[in-house]
Amino acid sequence: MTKIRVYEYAKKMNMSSKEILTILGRLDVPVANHMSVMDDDMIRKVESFFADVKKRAAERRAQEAEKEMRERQHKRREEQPEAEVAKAEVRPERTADANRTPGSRRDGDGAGREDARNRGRRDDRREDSRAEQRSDNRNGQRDERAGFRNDNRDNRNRQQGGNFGHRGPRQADGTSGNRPGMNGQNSRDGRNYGSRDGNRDGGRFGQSQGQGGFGNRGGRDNGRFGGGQGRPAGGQGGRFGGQGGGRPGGGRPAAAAIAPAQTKPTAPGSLRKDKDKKDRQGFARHEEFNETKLQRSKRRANGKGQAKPLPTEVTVEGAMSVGDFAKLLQREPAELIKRLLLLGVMATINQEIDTDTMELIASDFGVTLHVVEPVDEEALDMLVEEDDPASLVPRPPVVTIMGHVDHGKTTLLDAIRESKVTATESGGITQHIGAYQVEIADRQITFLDTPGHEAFTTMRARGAQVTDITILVVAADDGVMPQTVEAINHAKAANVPIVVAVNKIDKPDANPDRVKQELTQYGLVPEEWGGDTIFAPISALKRQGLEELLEMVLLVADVQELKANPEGRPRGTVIEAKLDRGRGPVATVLVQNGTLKVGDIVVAGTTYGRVRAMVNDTGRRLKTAGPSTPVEIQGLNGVPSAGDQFVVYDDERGARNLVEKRMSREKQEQMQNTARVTLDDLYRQIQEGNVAELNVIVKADVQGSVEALVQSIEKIDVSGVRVRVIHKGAGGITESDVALASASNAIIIGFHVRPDANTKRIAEQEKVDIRLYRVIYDVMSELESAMKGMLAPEYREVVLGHAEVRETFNISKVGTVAGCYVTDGKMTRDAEARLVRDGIVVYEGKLDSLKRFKDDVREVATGFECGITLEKFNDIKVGDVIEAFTMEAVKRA
Ligand SMILES: Nc1nc2c(ncn2[C@@H]2O[C@H](COP(=O)(O)OP(=O)(O)OP(=O)(O)O)[C@@H](O)[C@H]2O)c(=O)[nH]1
Repeated sequence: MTKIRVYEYAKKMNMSSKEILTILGRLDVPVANHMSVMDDDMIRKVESFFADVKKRAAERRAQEAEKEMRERQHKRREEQPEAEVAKAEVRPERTADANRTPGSRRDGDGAGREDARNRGRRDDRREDSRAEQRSDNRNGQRDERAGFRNDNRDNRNRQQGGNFGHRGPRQADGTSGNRPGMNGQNSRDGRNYGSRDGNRDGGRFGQSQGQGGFGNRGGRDNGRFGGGQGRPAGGQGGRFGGQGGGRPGGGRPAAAAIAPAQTKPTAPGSLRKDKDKKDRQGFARHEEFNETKLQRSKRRANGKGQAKPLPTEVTVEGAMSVGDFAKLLQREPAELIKRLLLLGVMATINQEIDTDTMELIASDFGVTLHVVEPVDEEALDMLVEEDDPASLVPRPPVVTIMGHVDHGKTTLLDAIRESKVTATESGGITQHIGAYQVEIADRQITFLDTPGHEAFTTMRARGAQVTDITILVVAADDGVMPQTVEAINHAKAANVPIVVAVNKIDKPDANPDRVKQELTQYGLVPEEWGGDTIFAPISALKRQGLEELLEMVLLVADVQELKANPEGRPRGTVIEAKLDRGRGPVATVLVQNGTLKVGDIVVAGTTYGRVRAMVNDTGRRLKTAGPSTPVEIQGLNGVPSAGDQFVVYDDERGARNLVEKRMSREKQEQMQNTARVTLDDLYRQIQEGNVAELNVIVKADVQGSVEALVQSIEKIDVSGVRVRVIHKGAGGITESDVALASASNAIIIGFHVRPDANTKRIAEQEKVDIRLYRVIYDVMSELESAMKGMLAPEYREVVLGHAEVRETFNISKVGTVAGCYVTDGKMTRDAEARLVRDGIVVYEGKLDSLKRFKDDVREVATGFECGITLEKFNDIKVGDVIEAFTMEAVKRA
């Protein structure tokens, strides 16, 4: 059974995770986020969706092609009777000419004409060439030979002549009623008149050519030769005919052509028709002109006077600009832009088009488009996807430790490290590289050294998944605390199994059963109570129960069947990186597949380089590092970011190219606004099919409010979208909330709580929507309205600034005066204000007075001190933050 994460699959398909998530959403396949695992069934569903899309596109193309063909036929049919009319109109005039060439008229034969027309339509080209041949010779057989000679001598002339004479036959037939049989074919080309007449009377050759040229709708169709109006076309037709047939004397036919052309306007009732005809001629001429221009430019480019065949197959790596794609197809960009317009896409020459659009255009031109994955995706995917199951061997689990503050994470990490690492690596000097390995019962476990969830969320936000198992540390004397819950939610969101380490059991007030009891509320039920979560009682301080804990970790690892191919292409994730003064950029990487060797060329994020040296956590220099081994590498040309994936490249040039490509892509992405869910555009995104499930993080001042909010939010019932609370908690909005929201594309709802300045900044950077409320009803109505597309907040709060309370003074009759320092923005006298204590809003009202020294002032800017009193509120404490804000009318987009 194939298991692939959404983002990996997206990469494989050269799409974004969001697109895959959207498709899965549309297919009603439940999926949490880009880290979710896709099974065979899901992949099958997505693939059949793609197949459907392709099928529909092909059907549409077929319909369009059919429509185009019908239109063309219709146009042709329209032109044909007119051609007949025009012939009839010019016949008297041409008769005058014909009088001078009696032979041609005398030989007129209706059946022959019909025959000629039919055959001519069947194969113009063949007839053109035959016509040329015959123009030189009396004898048909000999003509052909001569014609071939001509062909060989001058391909160009042949082509021009051929093109030119293209439509000649109809006039030829209609007007002169030329000789059947042989002329039936010859008459396809205006020049045939010349040849025919030449057969009878060499002196009339020129005139006849002129007729042929004139009679010519070919002039219209082949308007690129300057024709299109019959007359000049006739002239040129004669000339080209002369060339093609190897006969000079174009001048005369041109003159002869003028006469009939002049007669045209005099034909009764022909004026309007002439105009229509001209319009159509103009259009056809334009089309032909483009085609010729293209052919010519190709001939020029070719330099051999022969058009290089247009490509029938092209290969692309991904989206490219219209101009570049036109170059690839060897077509004019204007042609592509026109086709795009027909597809309903307005594009400029520099605009990028995706591979689907390219495929449609290519098929329009009869070109097969091959889309190959860009090198980097290919390289990264190859590691995940293409390892032969037989080559996979078990690998050590990678473990992260999480838990509430002071519950003993660091002590546990140190305890494991000291008891296991230094003991096994004789003489090794433990050094901090961000991760380490311990050995237990001849098996290895890799620990990520960063306690807490920072690394976890940063990596998840970057689409990297390094953790296989999480140890949740809960102090037995303290029980489940807010960060414990947060850790559970992080692990759950990333689908990482949890092993609970009930710590501090050495303490007299330790109550492990209470911890178990509390954790059941979060779905962590101990095995002895019928659940499937492993609980290990430990004392990190006293080094008790560590061995058992590690054995449990191995047990969970066994269930997970963690495997990798040590022979595969080395790839992995950057755990942390820094710039070392002496050694340059150093990065701790976790090898996740293959075996990394000294000398390998590595690409990590937007950096690359040859691995100069590798050191493990005990300070030992390594030559190779297999799966799940954390090593510090030197040799990169820059400092990559934690969470960047690395891959080994075969050659340096490829690595450099990839990095350059990534850098420019990164730049482009920075320029585009990252699309995140915000309440304001929620409805639009629902309509576009981007959101089927709205992830929400709920933070409130007290637990009671949290529960009340969550219950109400979960009850919101709007068809097409479901609200899912992925994390909730009492307390201020923290950076960790923002990180989780960013990784899970969630919005944060704050009730009587505020984010601190740093959190706010990060939220802005990450484009995480934080919504702050004071009334539960507002939360409900705004969420519901947003989901129904009716969100219309007319007023939006605009924060003016923050002031920190540094001193308080109690003044009788006035109350508590807060001696403040404006840390950012400004305080204004008429602003509304809220008092925030440890992230919780304790007061909301108005500023009562704002003073600088003893004077009332209208506003105080950043960096200045001031005295503030709040309306009807005196419980101000040092360390509180006063936030000044106003309500502004906001126009909704
Ligand atoms: N009695 C007892 N004390 C412990 C035990 N484990 C940790 N402690 C103590 O608990 C306190 C906090 O431990 P840390 O390891 O710093 O906790 P932490 O979770 O890493 O804390 P932060 O890094 O602040 O998140 C320290 O004083 C430890 O000595 C234990 O098993 N028994």
